[in-house]
Amino acid sequence: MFESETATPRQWVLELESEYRFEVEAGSSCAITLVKGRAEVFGAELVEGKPYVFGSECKAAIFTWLGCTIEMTLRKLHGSPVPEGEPEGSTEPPRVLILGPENSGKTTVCKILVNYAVRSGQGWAPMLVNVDPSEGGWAVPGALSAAAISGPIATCSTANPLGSAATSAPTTLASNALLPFAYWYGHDDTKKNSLLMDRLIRNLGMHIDDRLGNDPEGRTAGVIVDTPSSFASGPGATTEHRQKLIKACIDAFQINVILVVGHEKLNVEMQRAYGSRLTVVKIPKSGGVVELDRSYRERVHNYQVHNYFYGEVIAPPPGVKSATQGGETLTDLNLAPSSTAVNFSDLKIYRIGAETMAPSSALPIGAARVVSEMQPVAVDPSQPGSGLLNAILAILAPFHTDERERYDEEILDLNVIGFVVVTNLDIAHKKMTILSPTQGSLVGRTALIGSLEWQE
Ligand SMILES: Nc1ncnc2c1ncn2[C@@H]1O[C@H](COP(=O)(O)OP(=O)(O)OP(=O)(O)O)[C@@H](O)[C@H]1O
Repeated sequence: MFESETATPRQWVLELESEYRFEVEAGSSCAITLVKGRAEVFGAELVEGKPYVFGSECKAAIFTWLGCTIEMTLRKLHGSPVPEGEPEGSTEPPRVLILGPENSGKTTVCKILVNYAVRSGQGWAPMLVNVDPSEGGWAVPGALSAAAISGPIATCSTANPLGSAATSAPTTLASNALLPFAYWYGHDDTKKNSLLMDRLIRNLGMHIDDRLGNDPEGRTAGVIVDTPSSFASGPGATTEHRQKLIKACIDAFQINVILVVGHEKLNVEMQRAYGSRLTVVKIPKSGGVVELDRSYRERVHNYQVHNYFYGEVIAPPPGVKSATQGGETLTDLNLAPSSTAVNFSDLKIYRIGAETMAPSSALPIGAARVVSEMQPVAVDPSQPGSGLLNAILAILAPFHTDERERYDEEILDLNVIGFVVVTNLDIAHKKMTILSPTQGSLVGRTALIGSLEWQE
């Protein structure tokens, strides 16, 4: 498509309680400036007069309560203003579990809730928990993570759907205050190892308990949990699988409100199961939520892993000066990862459970599995078919230093301190090349492999 040196900006006047929905196409970007009035992107307010750029196939909406004028400069995009409904509040510190089918807008609801809590001016920093391993969150796809959010979550790119975090962002960024805590599940499908999912959800819950135990203010701000669509429905998600993981979340995060987004049957199921002891609310699916297909989701995975290592700078449309990306100056957002060759023996790599095993439910009654779903199996890099080339590895926190505190399955309970990718395997010299976000040595570290891969 032909692009002139200076893209022509176009103004839109939005009526009160309406939103302008837009989709940025691959390889394109747009900049939106609030000219007059007040407006927000999924609860994050825009500052008047500042161009905000959006890229990496971002799909979002500018919403206004009281009406506003926005100016858009774009390369390729389409959209239209549509009226919207309103959200509501609660008296108790909310511990909210958001459930809903694929493309119902769960993550967007989480962002809006968090952003409104942050904007309340009470100094709240709600705990946002992501137990959807297909969503990168602040880490990479395959992780389950949680972070206390003290500033609005910006939406500007699919590469960092929940805002950039200290693990990957340069230290000068405002978003650097965000310190996520993550466990590695290693797959994007919750059905791949639901026992492990269950355990990691409970681990995250314990971590949050510890954190909030000595932090009454943190507790007041509440907990908001984003879940995968397989908790609601979807191919292969048996009722038992779903209910087990929903229960794990309710126990682990001491949920007091379940929000079901646009799914009447699930709402009835949750009312029956939990309605007597906690609040179950059904909210309608927004007409603006975009249906994301498999290939789009794969591209988004790539954007997220690339962003983890390299950061992301969205090129503003021609003619747009001093644009910001989610409120941050564009030049701050490049990262410089390190690529180093390490000896096979430097890093101990494990896989949790055997790659090819069937789920326990598929085994004949009474049959024992040779490798349990939860057993760590050492991966030998010198074996052909190790699956290491291009694999994303999670580097784990160290084991307990006190021998008396050590236990057999400790590796399952270690949190992640960073992610690396194996970019080359040299079996003859017993070396592998590792792309890492930092220069730090990996000697003596323990890593976990899953089924997720990435190639530049
Ligand atoms: N009102 C809106 N206007 C425009 N785009 C929107 C709106 N609400 C949500 N979206 C976009 O629709 C897409 C899907 O929304 P979201 O990720 O919140 O759904 P989800 O239910 O969490 O998805 P998943 O199926 O991955 O669990 C996202 O790209 C989001 O930015």
